[in-house]
Amino acid sequence: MRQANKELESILRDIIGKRVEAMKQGKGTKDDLLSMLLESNMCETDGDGQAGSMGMTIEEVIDECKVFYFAGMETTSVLLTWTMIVLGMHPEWQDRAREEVLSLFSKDKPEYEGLSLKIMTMILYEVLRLYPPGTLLVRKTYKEMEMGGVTYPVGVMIELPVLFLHHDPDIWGSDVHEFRPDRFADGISKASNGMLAFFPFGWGPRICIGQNFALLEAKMALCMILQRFEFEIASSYTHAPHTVMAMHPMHGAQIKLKAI
Ligand code: HEM
Repeated sequence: MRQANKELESILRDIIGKRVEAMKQGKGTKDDLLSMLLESNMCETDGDGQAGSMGMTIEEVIDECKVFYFAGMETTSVLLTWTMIVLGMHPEWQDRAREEVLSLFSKDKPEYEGLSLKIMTMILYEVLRLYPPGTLLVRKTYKEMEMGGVTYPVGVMIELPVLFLHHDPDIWGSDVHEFRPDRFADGISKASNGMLAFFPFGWGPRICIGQNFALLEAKMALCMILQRFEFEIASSYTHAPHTVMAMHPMHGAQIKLKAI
């Protein structure tokens, strides 16, 4: 793990160094997140990666790159994987999602404006409820603090078991383990009986900064898949949700696609 981290940091340092150099020489910057971060940071530093009052050091820029990569890539990819699995298991919802997509975009490229997609949003929420990529949120007390009548000293790890909350029948009802996207038809609050219990993207000041982007990416990809394919779960698929960082299907996702 240490070796992999060292290698990753060296690759990132190289990419960032080249990009900073190009920017200093006034060469056209790329239209991506790293350039935006570096451009805004250059206004706050002396341009050599020495942080001013607001700027970030190169080490901090490297950390940001790592966080965006790890927080953004695998989470969104497993969301798409689970969605394909459940839509493969529930052809009636696959049909409803496809009808919605075709009625809005036909077989044309999906447009950002139309991407609110009610049925697909309900499906994605239900997938995030059943298979949240992040199954646990962790915090550490940085000072003595009281919560729920208990006083915790400094350095206590507190875990919020997202997976348990998402599968609690007292919150979601006796059909809690079933895939029922229509529970989200009137929004998240109605689905969770007015309780704060849906945490796929966390909550509070550290809530996922990429949540809208992730849903947009997932919707865009699903639209394009549904426009082109019908799909079903292959007989070799074994359902075994398994957490290694994010929650994965342990034995992969064997899905049969048929072009339409
Ligand atoms: C389905 C996709 C995603 C899921 C389920 C997800 C989930 C989460 C969760 C649960 C947190 C909070 C962690 C905590 O409170 O300890 C988080 C934070 C974060 N996410 Fe996401 N995420 C997703 C996609 C993305 C994408 C696409 C990006 C970037 C483009 C992203 C960037 C971040 C960042 C930077 C943080 C840290 C925010 C902070 O600490 O202030 N995430 N994400």
